[in-house]
Amino acid sequence: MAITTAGDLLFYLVFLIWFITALLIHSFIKTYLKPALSPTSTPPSPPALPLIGHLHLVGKVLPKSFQTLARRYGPLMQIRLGASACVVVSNADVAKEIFKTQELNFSSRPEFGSSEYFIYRGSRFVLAQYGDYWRFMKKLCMTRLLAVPQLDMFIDVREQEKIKLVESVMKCYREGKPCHLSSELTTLTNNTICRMAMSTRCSGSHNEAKEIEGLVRTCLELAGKVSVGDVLGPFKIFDFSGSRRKLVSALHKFDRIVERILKEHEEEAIRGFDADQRKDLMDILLEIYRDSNAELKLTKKDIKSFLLDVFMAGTDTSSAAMQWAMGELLNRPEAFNKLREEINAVVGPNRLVKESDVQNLPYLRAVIRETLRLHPSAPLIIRECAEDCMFVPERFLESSGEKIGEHQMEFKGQNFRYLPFGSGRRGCPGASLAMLVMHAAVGALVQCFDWKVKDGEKVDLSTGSGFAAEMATPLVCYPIPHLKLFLWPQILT
Ligand code: HEM
Repeated sequence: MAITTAGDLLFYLVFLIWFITALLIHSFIKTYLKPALSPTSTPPSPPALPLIGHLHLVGKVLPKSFQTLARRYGPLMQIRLGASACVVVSNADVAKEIFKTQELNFSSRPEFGSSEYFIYRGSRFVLAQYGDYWRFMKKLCMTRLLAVPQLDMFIDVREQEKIKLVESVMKCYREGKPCHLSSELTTLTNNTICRMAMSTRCSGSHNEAKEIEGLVRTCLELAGKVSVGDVLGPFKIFDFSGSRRKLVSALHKFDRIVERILKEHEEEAIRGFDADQRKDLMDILLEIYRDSNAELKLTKKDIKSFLLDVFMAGTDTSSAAMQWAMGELLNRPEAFNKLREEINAVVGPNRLVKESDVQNLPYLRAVIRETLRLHPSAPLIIRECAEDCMFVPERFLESSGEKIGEHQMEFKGQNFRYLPFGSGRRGCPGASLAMLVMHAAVGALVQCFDWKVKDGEKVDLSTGSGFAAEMATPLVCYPIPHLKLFLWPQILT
């Protein structure tokens, strides 16, 4: 890069002085202050380099790198990625210690990565400290927003979105085009959450759900990039890549759309709801916003922030898990056929598999659980320790906990070998919704179509570096209708 002006020169000089000072301070701390700490007070750690810490030991897929390091340094190790230090826990016994024995101590999340640039900073449920605000929102999630009666009220929405998915796949077949299952499944989860959250319109020229899908995707990608910048410590303020500016701009766009929908919901509330009219998440949140007796005063910023959290936490995670399930099934025809046979036997050829069938489809349930075991969509569960706690790794050296028979997937988070939805009070509040959507959609795609993989025989099952540990190569394949074509109109009604 050429230095063209005196201003540029000054900037690079200041930067250089800062860099050298940081290096000197780092060496000073390392040489003179570190020996003061007791060597037994921190977990084992690989040898670190000045400034970058352990950055040279991690690859693009962070969970995989942690796994490799944990094999060498144990289930409890300390890692420093540039300016960010953390303790990585990676086996069932230590996870139990964190999520159960010391649950309260680990019920907060740190502000990490891009969080300080979020326009809803201070209102974010996902990153809230364990305290009154988080407790209030969590109770609201479990008793109303994401509780079973609320989910039941929107069963028709999920049914319609599943049918739209099947129709869209059918369209690919009719047009002889490959089907981009990754984007089809993201549209399914996004539309479902958009309609349940704020009754967005998903068709016509004003496709709010599509706009939101694009913005959430942009925010997730940019948040990842800004988070990588975290390792630069104080230097991150320079925003070398411009990602922070773009992130803030995308967040403002999201805010404008949600603000407009919020106004429409408020006008509707003033006109009054019909007795049998169902309320979406935004209606419920606005009701609490207006309630002067509510335990805690919600602001509009809290409402918009909660909705953004739900989109960011719920869309890509569920979509990625369904892509993994399809990828695994396509690579294992025996499992695919076994699932197809189960669905044929229970559902038959005259209608589409639906949510209420899932209780009679044990193999479908096993497929989804096995997928989440092998490819958890949120492989790194991030928590913050409230108080210093004594870690004594030695107590786990004689681990006898992992008995045969413990391999049952238990998604409420009490089997500490598998924690696809986290565990305890901070566990995922959207797990039930995710399970409903995933079973029905994967079931329908297997019931209705045979699949031919594009460019070769097998699906590439390597993990990408994205937030939800998606496939490295998005799943693209050719659908071939399995059910007789004359049955389609009746199946899709
Ligand atoms: C396959 C799909 C999903 C997976 C694998 C998943 C996984 C997770 C995990 C591992 C956590 C952290 C839990 C912990 O710290 O113990 C989490 C938190 C969260 N998830 Fe999910 N999730 C999924 C779908 C959803 C959906 C559909 C929604 C909403 C509709 C959602 C909303 C949230 C929220 C709001 C949090 C933060 C909870 C808190 O901090 O208290 N998730 N999820």
